[in-house]
Amino acid sequence: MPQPPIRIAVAGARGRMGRQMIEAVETDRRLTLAACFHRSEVAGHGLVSRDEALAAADVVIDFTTPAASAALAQACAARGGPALVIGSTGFDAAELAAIAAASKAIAIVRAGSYSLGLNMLVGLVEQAASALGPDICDIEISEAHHRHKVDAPSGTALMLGEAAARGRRVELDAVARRGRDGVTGPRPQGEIGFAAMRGGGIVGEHSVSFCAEGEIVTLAHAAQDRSMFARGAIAAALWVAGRTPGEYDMRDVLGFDPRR
Ligand SMILES: NC(=O)C1=CN([C@@H]2O[C@H](COP(=O)(O)OP(=O)(O)OC[C@H]3O[C@@H](n4cnc5c(N)ncnc54)[C@H](OP(=O)(O)O)[C@@H]3O)[C@@H](O)[C@H]2O)C=CC1
Ligand SMILES: O=C(O)C1=N[C@H](C(=O)O)C[C@H](O)C1
Repeated sequence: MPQPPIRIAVAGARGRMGRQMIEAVETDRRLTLAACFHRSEVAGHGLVSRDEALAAADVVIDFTTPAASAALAQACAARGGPALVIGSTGFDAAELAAIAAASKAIAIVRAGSYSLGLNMLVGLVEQAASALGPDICDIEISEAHHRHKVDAPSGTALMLGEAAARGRRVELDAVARRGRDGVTGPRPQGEIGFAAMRGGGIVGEHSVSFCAEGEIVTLAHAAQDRSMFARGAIAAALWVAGRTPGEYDMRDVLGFDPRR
């Protein structure tokens, strides 16, 4: 029996990623675009209110802002669904706690990057960090994005930092150095450094450098087109529809642990 298409609602429908998502959903026969919404109170011009969208959907795909995503997760949880795919980045601890609480009632996939290639790179970074200890290498993460991006380090850079920290069996928060300015003193051993560049229309570039005496190993990824984030988010939506409540990431969706 052919399965009925999964009903998708797109949040932040007027944004850069919202527009990509609408196009990707409309061209995928496994899905139907059930609703598009913008801010909760705005309707009309092809958009419905947030509550109408939630009532019409099996899965909401959300690339908006940390505050909007946390509020959306709470709204979905309060009514027992739909499931949620979150792409927003730049969360603070309270917003992450709100999403974790909502995941007790609904299934939520959240990822700093829905790029399949980037998620492969996460595994390579963890392996490299495990092999190249702090006595041998300093780890530095660089990212570059377009001039409109509002958060730094990027969600992807933080994912890569988490992978490097896992490889070294340390907590990222204990070793992260988010940018340098002024007289910083020498670099402490074991630090994981972050640097961010903003300009023009750069879609998203990330590199993780393992800097030793006399040589540098660099693992890198360049996003050339936002449509590949949309394809990854669709893979997540197909996977999460009807799933048991919980908080998941792309390792769950892809069915592999890129650490191995
Ligand atoms: N995980 C991933 O793979 C990727 C993640 N991202 C992340 O996705 C997010 C969005 O990126 P991008 O599309 O470039 O940003 P945009 O600013 O283009 O889009 C965000 C949209 O969300 C809307 N919005 C703001 N507040 C609310 C709200 N309360 N309810 C509903 N909609 C709201 C904005 O509306 P308004 O314009 O009126 O403010 C805007 O249209 C960012 O956090 C970015 O880092 C981006 C690409 C890939
Ligand atoms: O804001 C963006 O554009 C992007 N945000 C994500 C991030 O913070 O890593 C993913 C991608 O790099 C594009």
